[in-house]
Amino acid sequence: MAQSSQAIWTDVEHIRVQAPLIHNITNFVVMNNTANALLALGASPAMVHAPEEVEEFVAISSALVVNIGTLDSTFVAGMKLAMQRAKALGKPVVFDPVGVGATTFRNQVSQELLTLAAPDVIRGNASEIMALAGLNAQTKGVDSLFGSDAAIDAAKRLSSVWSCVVVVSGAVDYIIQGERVAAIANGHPLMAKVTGMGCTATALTGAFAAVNTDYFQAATHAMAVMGIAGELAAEQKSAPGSLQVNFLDALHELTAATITDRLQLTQS
Ligand SMILES: Nc1ncnc2c1ncn2[C@@H]1O[C@H](COP(=O)(O)OP(=O)(O)O)[C@@H](O)[C@H]1O
Ligand SMILES: Cc1ncsc1CCOP(=O)(O)O
Ligand SMILES: [Mg+2]
Repeated sequence: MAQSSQAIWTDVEHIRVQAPLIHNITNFVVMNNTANALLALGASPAMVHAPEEVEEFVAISSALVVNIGTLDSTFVAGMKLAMQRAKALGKPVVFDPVGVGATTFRNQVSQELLTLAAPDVIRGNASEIMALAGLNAQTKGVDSLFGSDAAIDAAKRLSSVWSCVVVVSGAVDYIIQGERVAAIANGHPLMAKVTGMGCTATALTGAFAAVNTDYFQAATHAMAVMGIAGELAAEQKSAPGSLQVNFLDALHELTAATITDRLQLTQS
């Protein structure tokens, strides 16, 4: 078994054995999808966003996932408290800037959150990563108008400014930390036809970060597992409704052999 496949499998086994509690402050669209994906992978999800309880909840969790998809001022208050507490406790924080670039509110809140408590990993599509890096990039709401290649320079800049890992998803997923770059060519175009697949990638990154403190590796492994499970699901039936369900089954049934057979990872 190649070293990288083995390392991915080791993380999957750790998630399955430890079932880390993943605290998600996420959007109403994907709460169910991402909770089920975390469960299918082997983690233990909770969706908790009330400002009154997030600090207490972070303290008992193994990672925090923050997603701005359906933002409002109450969510923002909860995100700020949770991110600050997670940083103070040394817990990994993963951030998904859904739809940043589309509105002034999303842009301002994203910058405030990054400044207050820089996350360990940022995962977005190309439009989001370019917008977050300060480029005047066009977005189509929560969907990207660019291929992931277009955002590599922006991801490098973001990684350097916030000292974090940056993931740009798309047909090829790029994982960037300073000069470290990994590219994953797994996945299937149908994944972009199911809402919440990007948010799911972000949530799974939280589970991998809970068991692997090298967050570049954790993000790379999460994106590899996303892509491989997406391929397996699309091969069962190439239709979006079925893909949603078959994706969960593929995560649950994932084996070391499947990862070795399918992994398309290049690192530089
Ligand atoms: N054309 C594609 N080919 C292969 N995989 C894809 C493709 N588009 C998206 N994906 C996969 O779907 C998931 C969500 O990515 P993306 O659609 O970029 O995020 P978002 O939903 O945030 O816009 C990622 O795992 C990514 O690799
Ligand atoms: C459709 C939509 N609207 C607000 S959040 C959201 C979900 C976006 O999820 P993803 O970026 O993973 O497709
Ligand atoms: Mg998204």
